[in-house]
Amino acid sequence: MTFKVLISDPLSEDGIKPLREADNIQVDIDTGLSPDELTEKIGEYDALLVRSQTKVTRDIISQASKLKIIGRAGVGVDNIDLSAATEYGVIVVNAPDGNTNSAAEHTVAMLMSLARKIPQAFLALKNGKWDRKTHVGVELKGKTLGVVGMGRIGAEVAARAKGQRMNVIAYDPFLTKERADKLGVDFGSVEDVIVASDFITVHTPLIKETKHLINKDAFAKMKDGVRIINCARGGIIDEDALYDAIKSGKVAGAALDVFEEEPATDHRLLELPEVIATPHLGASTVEAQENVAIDVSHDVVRYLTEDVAKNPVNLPSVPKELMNKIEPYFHLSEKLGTFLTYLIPGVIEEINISYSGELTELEVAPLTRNTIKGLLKRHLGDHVNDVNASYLAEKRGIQVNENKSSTPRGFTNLLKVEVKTKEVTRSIAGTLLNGLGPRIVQVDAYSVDLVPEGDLVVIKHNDRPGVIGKVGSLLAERGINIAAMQVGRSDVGGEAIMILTVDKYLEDADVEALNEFEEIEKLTAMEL
Ligand SMILES: NC(=O)C1=CN([C@@H]2O[C@H](COP(=O)(O)OP(=O)(O)OC[C@H]3O[C@@H](n4cnc5c(N)ncnc54)[C@H](O)[C@@H]3O)[C@@H](O)[C@H]2O)C=CC1
Ligand SMILES: O=C(O)C(=O)COP(=O)(O)O
Repeated sequence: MTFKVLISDPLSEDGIKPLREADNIQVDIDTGLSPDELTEKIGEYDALLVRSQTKVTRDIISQASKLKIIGRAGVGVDNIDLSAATEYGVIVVNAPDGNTNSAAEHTVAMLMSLARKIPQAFLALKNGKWDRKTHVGVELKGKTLGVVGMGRIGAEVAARAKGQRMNVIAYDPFLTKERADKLGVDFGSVEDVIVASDFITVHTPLIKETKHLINKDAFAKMKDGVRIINCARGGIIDEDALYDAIKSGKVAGAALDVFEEEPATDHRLLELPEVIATPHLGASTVEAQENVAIDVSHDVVRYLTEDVAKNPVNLPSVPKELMNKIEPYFHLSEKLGTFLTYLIPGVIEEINISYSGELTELEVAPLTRNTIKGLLKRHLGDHVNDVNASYLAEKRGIQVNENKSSTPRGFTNLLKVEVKTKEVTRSIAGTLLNGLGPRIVQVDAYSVDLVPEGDLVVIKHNDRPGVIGKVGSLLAERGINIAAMQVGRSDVGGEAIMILTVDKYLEDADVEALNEFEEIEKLTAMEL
C-alpha cells in the first residue's frame, strides 16, 4: 500500500528526506493552494504537512476522507482546527523543539533592533539620509525584560537577555520558584511582569486564555516608554490597543514578527515609525527548517507505518518504554470491546474498565482508549480510532470509568470490561498468558479460556444432556467445522454458556436452525 502525503507550505527539501526515503510513501508538493483547491484535493491524501500559512479548517478536514495525520513543521497549531481533527480521528503532530533556538535568536535580534532603532536607521540611510539624531536608542544593560510565557522559547530568550546584563522577570502558570531560581529570573503574576518591565516579550501559544492577554488595561498599567516584542503569535497582543498606546506615547516602540491576520502587508501598525517588523520569520533559518521538517517527517512515517507518533498534539503521547510494556495488551483490549458489542442490545450508557495485577503499575489510558475503540468501531465504522474514541464516547453521553483493583487469584494480569445499558449489564475479562498470548477468561459469571480471534458462536442454553451434541451435529451437517469449544454453567441443570470457535462465519440460516433447539435461549454469532 502506498500512502500519499501532501506538503502545502514550503518545507526544507533536506528535512523531508525521511518521507522521500520511505518505500511506501508518495510525496506531492503543492504550495500556495487556495482553501477551495485544498478542499478539493485533500480527499486523495493520507497525510498533510503544513507550516503556518495553510489554514487547516473544519471544512477541509471534513472532506479529507483518507486523512490520518496532519504534520505541523513548527510549534504553533493555531492554524489547524484541532477539535475537527480529533472528531474526524485525524492525529495532529508538531515539531516542538526544532525551531526553539531560531525563534529565541530572532526575538533577541528584534529586542536589540528595537532598542537601537536599527531598521529605521537603515531605511533612512538607504534613502540617502545620514541622520544621527533621530535614531538615538536605549541600552539594555540594567533594564528589566518581562517574559510572559516561560516555555521553551521564553526560557531561551531569558537566558540570552541575562547575557545582555538585563534583569528578567517572568510569568508562566507552570513557573515554580525553584525553576525561576534555577533560571536566575524573578517571577510574579502577569500584572507584576507588566508593571515592572522596560521591555515585554510574549512567548505563549495563542489560545482562548491568551487572546488579547496584552490589552488596553494591560498597557495602562505599564511603565511609560515601555517597549513591546511579539515573536509568538498575532492576537496575544490586542493590535488596536497597541496602536493607541504607541500613538499616545505610552509605548515607545514595538517589534512584531507576527500579526492577527497574515500576511499583513497593509497594516496600520506598519505605518508607525516606532514599529519594526518582520514577516513571521522567527523559524526561518536553514537549521530550524531542516530540524522541524525532519522531526515531523519522521512522525508521519512512524504514524502511517507503525501507528505511533512522538509528538502528538491531540492525543497524549505514550513514552516508548510504556508503549513496550502495554503494547502486548492492545489486541486483547480491543477484542474485549468488540466481543461485548455482540452481547449488548440497546444503547451503552456506561463502560467500566478495571485493571488488575501487573497492569495496576502501568499508565493504562491508551488501553482504555483502545477498548472504547473496540466497543464503538463495529457500529460506527473504521473511522473510529485511538484519536477520536474517547471523544466519540463522550459525545454519545457514555460514561467511561477506569479503575485499578487487586487481581483475582490465578492471573498475573487481568483486564475486565463491564458495559451497562438501560436494560442489562454484561461483562468480560481477559488476560495475557505468558508465552501464549491473549485469552478471554470470563464472560459474565462464566469462566472460559478462549482465544479472542476469528468466528465465534456464543450460545446461552439450559444445562441439559445432549445439547452440545445437537449443536455439533447440526453444524457438521452444514459443513461448519468446530475448531474449539468452551462450556460453563452456573449450576447443574441451570443456565449454561457454550462458546464455539468455528472455521466459518455463521449465516442467518445457520443461526435460525440452531435457534430451533428449545434448550437454546440466545445465540450470538460474532467475528472478532
Ligand atoms: N515567530 C515564529 O516564527 C515562531 C513562533 N513560535 C510561537 O512561540 C510560542 C511559544 O513557543 P514555545 O516556547 O515553543 O512553546 P512552549 O509550549 O514551550 O511554551 C509556551 C508557554 O506558554 C505558557 N503559557 C500558556 N498560557 C499562558 C498564559 N496565559 N500566560 C503566561 N504563559 C502562558 C505555557 O505554560 C508554556 O510554558 C508559540 O505561540 C509558538 O507558536 C514558535 C516558533 C517560531
Ligand atoms: O513554529 C511556529 O509556531 C511558527 O510560528 C513558525 O511558523 P512557520 O513554520 O515559519 O510558518
